[in-house]
Amino acid sequence: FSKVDSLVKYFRRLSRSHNLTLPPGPPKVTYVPEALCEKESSIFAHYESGINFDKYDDILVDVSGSNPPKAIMGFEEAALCESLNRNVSKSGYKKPTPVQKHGIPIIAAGRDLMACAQTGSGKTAAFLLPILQQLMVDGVAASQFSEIQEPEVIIVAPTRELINQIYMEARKFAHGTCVRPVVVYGGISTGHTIREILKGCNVLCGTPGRLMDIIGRGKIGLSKLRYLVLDEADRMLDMGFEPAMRKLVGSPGMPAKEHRQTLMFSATYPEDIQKLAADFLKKDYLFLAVGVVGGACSDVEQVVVQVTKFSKRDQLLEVLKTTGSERTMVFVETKRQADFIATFLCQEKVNTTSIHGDREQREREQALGDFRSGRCPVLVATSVAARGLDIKDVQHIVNFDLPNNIDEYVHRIGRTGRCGNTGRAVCFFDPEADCNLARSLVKVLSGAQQEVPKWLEEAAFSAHGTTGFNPGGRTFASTDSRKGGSFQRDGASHLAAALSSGADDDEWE
Ligand SMILES: Nc1ncnc2c1ncn2[C@@H]1O[C@H](COP(=O)(O)OP(=O)(O)OP(=O)(O)O)[C@@H](O)[C@H]1O
Repeated sequence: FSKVDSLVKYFRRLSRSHNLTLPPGPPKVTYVPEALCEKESSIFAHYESGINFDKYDDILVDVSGSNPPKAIMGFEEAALCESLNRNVSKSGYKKPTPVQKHGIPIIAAGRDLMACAQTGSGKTAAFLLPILQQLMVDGVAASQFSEIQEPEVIIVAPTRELINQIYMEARKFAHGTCVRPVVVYGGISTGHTIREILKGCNVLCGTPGRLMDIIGRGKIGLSKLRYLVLDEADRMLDMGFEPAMRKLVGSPGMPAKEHRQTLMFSATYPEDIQKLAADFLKKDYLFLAVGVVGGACSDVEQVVVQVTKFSKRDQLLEVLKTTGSERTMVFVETKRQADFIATFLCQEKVNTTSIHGDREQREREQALGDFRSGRCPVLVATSVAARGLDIKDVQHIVNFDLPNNIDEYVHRIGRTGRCGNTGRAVCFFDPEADCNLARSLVKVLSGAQQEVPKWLEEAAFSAHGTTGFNPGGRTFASTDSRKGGSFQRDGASHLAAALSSGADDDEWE
């Protein structure tokens, strides 16, 4: 990036001295988000855990790797300092979820971790709390007086909205401490981002593109880095992001994996990605599986409806009649389709907004804000909103178009049924278009004890019998890949998804 930068500067100077006019580049991004509210009521705003929160304790947990530390049973055993404890209780957390019970002591013991737990089960706090605790013990404090900031922690996530949410969580747990988190992502004025960094930065949260840009500008030094966290790790290491992640760990000054702690979190981990992830982790990393790796959240009721491509819109209206003003996310496959369906719903007098990669950052944040507040109870979204977003009271998910990858389906429906609450996901299945997902869909449904329609079973059977579609022979992990516990994935391979997702390539940062 720095080379490109200096080239651009060189050409600018050249054009000035020779009175040349350069063709206009893309417009400069000037958007600066509104300053955050500093009131405690806003920082600690949260929704209540649901009736199924205690059922988390019944989920089977498997920790593999040598000498895993003992799980904690309550936050008091995590030996958090006073300010962290206060922030945990102000956040409404009374007892840890399984991924926190196991993840917190693993991270506190200095181990590398690949953790898999169902959507909405508290993975963010599982890494933030032990990291912040260690920073508190070591007494780090952000310095405003340095031209180069040297964060102790870097957290990466695939989308702007998700990394911003992780930043808000970090800010909440670090409230009242000397630790300063900062967030960087595309679509926002770079000048503003750099000014925020220069105010002091211990925990740098970023999407890969902007993060590498800021590092390339020489504003971030990596020599003090101790924790590297990949949230939605399987996404961060698939074909789209793997080069950026390799570039990040190969950046000048980045401590080698032996000298940093690397932590990976997701609800899904295809086996090939697990194998690749091992390149980034120390040899003795621990693999934590809460429930079935890649399994759907058991608190989401899943319904599959057979449709034709021409009946989908009417069926969507039917579904939305039953949801009333309850918050509903409608997932579609392309940005054009998102605009089209959102316009259609508005014409039908359904208060709808939309989020996708072609919308400006200001519009994306406005859309999410309108959905969060309930001003627009329906959000039409592409895969940009599939992972990680934690929005209060989302009761329904509609998969208007099925994704071409079962993991994506698991993440999409996980926008509801969070933190022990229940939710419902309706999935439109068009046999003309979706048969290659039939078999993995049946697996996910039965794994979550959901009813599998007879016609879907038949579709799965014939799809399996006739296509055998498995480009690249990729596999779907059922456990830690070091144990060899995997089964062949049918027509839903990661590779296939990555290759065929051209329509929405730039949905990710
Ligand atoms: N121990 C806890 N007690 C109460 N609420 C909790 C607890 N842990 C997390 N939460 C809340 O549960 C919600 C879901 O947590 P989080 O977003 O970390 O889930 P996740 O596992 O990362 O989900 P996803 O896979 O979708 O990214 C958040 O609102 C979070 O504040």
